[in-house]
Amino acid sequence: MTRIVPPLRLGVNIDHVATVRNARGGSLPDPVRAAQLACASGADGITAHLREDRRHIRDADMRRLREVLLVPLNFEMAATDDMVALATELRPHACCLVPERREERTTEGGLDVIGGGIELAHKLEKLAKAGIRVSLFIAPDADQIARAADIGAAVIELHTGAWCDLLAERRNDEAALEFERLAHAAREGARLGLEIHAGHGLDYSTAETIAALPEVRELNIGHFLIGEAIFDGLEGAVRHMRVAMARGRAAGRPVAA
Ligand SMILES: CC(=O)[C@@H](O)[C@H](O)COP(=O)(O)O
Ligand SMILES: NCC(=O)COP(=O)(O)O
Repeated sequence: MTRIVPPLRLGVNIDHVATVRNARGGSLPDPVRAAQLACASGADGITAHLREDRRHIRDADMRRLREVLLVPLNFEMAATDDMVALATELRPHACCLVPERREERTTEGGLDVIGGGIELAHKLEKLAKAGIRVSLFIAPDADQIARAADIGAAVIELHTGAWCDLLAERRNDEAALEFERLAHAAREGARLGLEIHAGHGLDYSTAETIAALPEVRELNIGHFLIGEAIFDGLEGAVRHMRVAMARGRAAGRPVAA
């Protein structure tokens, strides 16, 4: 039987280029220029999160990204009527529905797909009918994964934040258990026909580790990469991340072709 190591895509999230830009209220550094450089350096796609409070990425950024990018744009957003309307107008390659609370510093927890009920299913259907690939940003929870498949999501993006935080706090036993949850969730989601992505809080080391899971087909990475770009340049940081991902992929188990 032929066994292959499936490709693993890198989506670079450019939110925090916009964070630096907004710090002075001007137009520099330009998130769109960063997106183009990230792509020229090895990113397979660009992720941008238009938050309701526009703390970083703004509507004009998303419109320019949609206009100029030659790689897939993954439009991250809350599942609100306004965001669905904007997304169906812009028609990005993909939308990732994420939970949002205004007072949060960053995304906390995964989308409550079960609690979203029929309203969430209708919003997902609207986006899909506009030709947008819909991803749901969820915790590695079997019931949430099953519901995501039930309502027709094409993709789930597994929230790696809890795992990364546990590692950072050197709570290694708990981190190992959380990684097993992620690995099981990836297998279960793939079994249900979902494409599996992962993201939040990933760095070179954790990206290498999760790259070994063959069911995971895309990593979305932002904050760490933009931070590293301060020291190594964006091109260097993206290339370093690609090497880490390739090393992890090679260490993983191949799958039947
Ligand atoms: C959903 C997720 O984990 C990130 O893609 C998201 O963009 C985090 O929000 P901030 O970028 O505002 O930290
Ligand atoms: N969905 C995760 C993402 O786009 C980037 O998250 P982070 O690397 O900025 O934590």
